Amino acid sequence: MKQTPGKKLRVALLGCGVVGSQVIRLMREQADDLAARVGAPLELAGVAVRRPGRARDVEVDPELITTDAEALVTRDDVDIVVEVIGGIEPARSLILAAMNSGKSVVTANKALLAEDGATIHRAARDNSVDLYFEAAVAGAIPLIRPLRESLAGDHVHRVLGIVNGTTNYILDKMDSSGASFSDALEEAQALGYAEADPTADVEGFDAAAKAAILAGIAFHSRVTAADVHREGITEITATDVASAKAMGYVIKLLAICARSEDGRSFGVRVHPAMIPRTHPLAGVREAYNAVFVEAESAGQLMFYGAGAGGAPTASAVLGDIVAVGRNRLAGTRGPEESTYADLTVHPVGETVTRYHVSLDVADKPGVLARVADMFAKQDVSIQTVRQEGLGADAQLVLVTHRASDAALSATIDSLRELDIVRDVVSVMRVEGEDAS
Ligand SMILES: NC(=O)C1=CN([C@@H]2O[C@H](COP(=O)(O)OP(=O)(O)OC[C@H]3O[C@@H](n4cnc5c(N)ncnc54)[C@H](OP(=O)(O)O)[C@@H]3O)[C@@H](O)[C@H]2O)C=CC1
Ligand SMILES: N[C@@H](CC=O)C(=O)O
Repeated sequence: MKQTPGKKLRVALLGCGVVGSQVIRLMREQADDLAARVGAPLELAGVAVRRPGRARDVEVDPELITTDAEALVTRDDVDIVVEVIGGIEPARSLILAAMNSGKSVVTANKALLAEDGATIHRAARDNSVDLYFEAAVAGAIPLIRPLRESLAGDHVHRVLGIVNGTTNYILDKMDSSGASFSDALEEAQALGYAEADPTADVEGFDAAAKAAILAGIAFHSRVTAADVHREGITEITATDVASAKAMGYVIKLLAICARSEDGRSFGVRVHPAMIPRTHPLAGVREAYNAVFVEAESAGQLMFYGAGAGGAPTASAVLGDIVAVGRNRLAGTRGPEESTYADLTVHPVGETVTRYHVSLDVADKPGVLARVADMFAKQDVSIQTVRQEGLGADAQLVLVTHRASDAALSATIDSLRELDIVRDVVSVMRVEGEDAS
């Protein structure tokens, strides 16, 4: 691209941790290429951090470091603000202050966008500045732009994905080496995949935030994290993983955004699910992410790559900085939806899928018939049933045909009332058998 003589674009970076340090490194190492792509050199105007004396993964000119992030984002010589602090505050106030003083913003902050994206999007519109957030979902994988731009002329039916690297790493380790949950989590933390508080990963909050963002874009609607049904992976045991494996399944934490059949509503949920080992998502190993999109005309699309880690996430941030830089030089703004579809988010009870149910039962005649009767009473059809173990170890393992979450929950409640059911050992959704 031809460079604008004398023009520089000044970037204020908020945060210099796992992601921020890699943004600085790449801006420095690729300065000439970036200048050519944007049309003007990018220059670091300042770096706001919390603990200025801390050792960092990248060398930063001490003159650039500040703890006064607010002063940095409102400075007249700053064009673009990159927020990689994370969390709700002070990130939200800083982004709003930046936009109110005319800066375009790039952020990787899924927690904030899922909690209060409406406020941030409105501020971008009101101030005629850009808001780009490719890194907020699935790290390095280009996903926001394909959904927001490339598929803008299509009708998305379903988005099904592995969007949290930490939990995929943990479940993959449990599956491949029989590791315990806590050992696998420790490894994921040491590799820098986990959030500062791993609860956000293992309890599904991080994936739920990403699911809210994806559903909002895919279905042109306002969706917040509170709209997402969320279950984490802390209850998954080595036994669950081994028994899924024995049946030809693998357990993954999935984010699922799906339109109802009449197209007027959609559901958004995050939970562990069994998927057949032949499904493309089953081959997504370690901390990788992958997202399956099903659209009316495009059909099935799959996006795959590194969903976490400093350099991969910084790659997505840099892509956004280039896009924002080009827009600023051209005096334009990127795509932003100004009106929203009138779709509602339906409750998880209306979800229709298949279930794997494992029960500890008394080992005596008539047990199978009584259990089957409870399923029949709720109109839940059983596809397969298997008895394992004998006497005190007797278990029934059932897989249902497609049924609603509400019907399955009612079935489980009634099974708990039966004297012959000693324990409901596990109930897990089975997904992905309809993907070719
Ligand atoms: N890590 C990853 O793989 C991915 C992260 N993300 C998102 O990117 C963002 C950043 O994540 P990550 O780099 O891992 O986080 P880190 O915790 O590694 O870094 C956070 C940075 O923010 C700084 N900071 C914290 N509070 C303040 C404050 N009040 N004022 C100024 N600076 C502050 C910290 O300063 P100090 O260093 O002095 O403590 C630190 O440099 C988050 O939104 C995260 O969800 C998205 C995709 C992947
Ligand atoms: N903790 C997150 C980081 C990226 O968003 C993950 O593990 O995916």
